[in-house]
Amino acid sequence: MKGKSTLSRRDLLKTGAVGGLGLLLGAGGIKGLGMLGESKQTASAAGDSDAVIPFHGAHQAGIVTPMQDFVCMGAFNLTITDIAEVRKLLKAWTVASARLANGESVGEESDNALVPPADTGEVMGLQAMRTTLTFGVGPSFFDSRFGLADKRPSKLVDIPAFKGDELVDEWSRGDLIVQVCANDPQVAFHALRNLARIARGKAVLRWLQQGFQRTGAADASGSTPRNLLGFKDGTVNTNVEDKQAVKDIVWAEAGDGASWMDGGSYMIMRRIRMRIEVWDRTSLGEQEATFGRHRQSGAPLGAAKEHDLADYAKQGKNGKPMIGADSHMAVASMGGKVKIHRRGYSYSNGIDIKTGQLDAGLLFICYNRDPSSQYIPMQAKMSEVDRLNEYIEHVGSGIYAMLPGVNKGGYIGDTLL
Ligand SMILES: C=CC1=C(C)c2cc3[nH]c(cc4nc(cc5[nH]c(cc1n2)c(C)c5CCC(=O)O)C(CCC(=O)O)=C4C)c(C)c3C=C
Ligand SMILES: [Fe+2]
Repeated sequence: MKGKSTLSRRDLLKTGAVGGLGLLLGAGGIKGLGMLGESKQTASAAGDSDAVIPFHGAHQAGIVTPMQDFVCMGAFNLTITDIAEVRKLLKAWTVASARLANGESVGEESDNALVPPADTGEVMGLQAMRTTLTFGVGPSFFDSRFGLADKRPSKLVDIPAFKGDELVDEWSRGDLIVQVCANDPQVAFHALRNLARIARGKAVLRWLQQGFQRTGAADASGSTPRNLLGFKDGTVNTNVEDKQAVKDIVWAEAGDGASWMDGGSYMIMRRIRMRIEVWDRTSLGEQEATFGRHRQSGAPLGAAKEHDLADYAKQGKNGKPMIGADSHMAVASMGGKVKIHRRGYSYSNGIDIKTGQLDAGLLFICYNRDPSSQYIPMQAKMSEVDRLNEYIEHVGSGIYAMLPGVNKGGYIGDTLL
């Protein structure tokens, strides 16, 4: 009711949720609260894992932002055709997203017992946890429904079918995409759930996928995470501090064809199931030959340290190159000429009831400025020659134009509609 219960999640922390302790600690003591029940290692590993990442800016957060521990990604199908209604939805999502990134509930609390609460409530008392919400539109957004066909960027191409694809519709495509990342799985899920709730009557979830990596709490050093095949994954990736590299690899520019995409990027999602049981019966030698890297250190075969450069000419005792030309690393490196920005997470989704095998793998996510000259040729080559193909299966796929950043006072997609 009026004048009452307008506590944000942050306010709750400062007052009700921690009682008198909140008063003693004041705002400056909030971060320290987490340490009360944690070991020293946990607290230091978490670092600023609860921090706020600004929602507004020239680019959307969640693209070159250092990766959080969890992702919750949802694709939506629009059920309306009136563009004004789509705009209203995006405006409502903008207001909610700015609050969620800030660690607040999606709407003010009320004690009106006659209506459902504005927010679903599962994050009451929780912190922002570096939440980012990143929005995009798929090729179907430009079909005949909204009159936007002539605005479809030429870079937003349909992904061709690749050799070995086993794609299913329920893990693919979508009119709108929302990637939520956070250092807490409940915080990430809450954000997507509330966006879906706000969209009721306008858009429905087409698919939802959750992903994870080891948390900052489990690895105080912040070393490269390992994928579910046990290998360090993410060693060679864009240095996000390198502005020129990020410009070349990630951000679309006005001159690229669609001026409304200036500062946006193109995202490709592939749900890649791993044949984990087969992999687990595979020798260490074959595993390392598959990636072209040592399992323990992550170093290229024939080298000692993870970040040592790969020497593709170096021969083993048998006179053959130590890093095979069909190894995943050799294939994906594309001779150093083609680059993408990877931001993938592991997923685990129970078992396949038909076989009893684990349904787990990699939620591959990458960003690039021009999929036709970056992701697509890379995937095409991999689908033909990558030794890893024996152990994986692509089951889901989507390409999306990830919108430019939102300025204060603006709304998601305001350069397009
Ligand atoms: C089309 C792009 C890629 C897909 C799909 C892909 C799937 C995939 N990758 C791994 C594990 C590793 N990938 C590694 C390196 C690597 N992978 C890609 C691209 C795709 N991977 C690139 C561009 C690179 C970097 C290549 C280079 O320049 O050296 C590695 C090695 C460590 C690292 O650099 O990250 C691993 C391990 C899996 C398991 C997988 C599908 C399930
Ligand atoms: Fe890879």
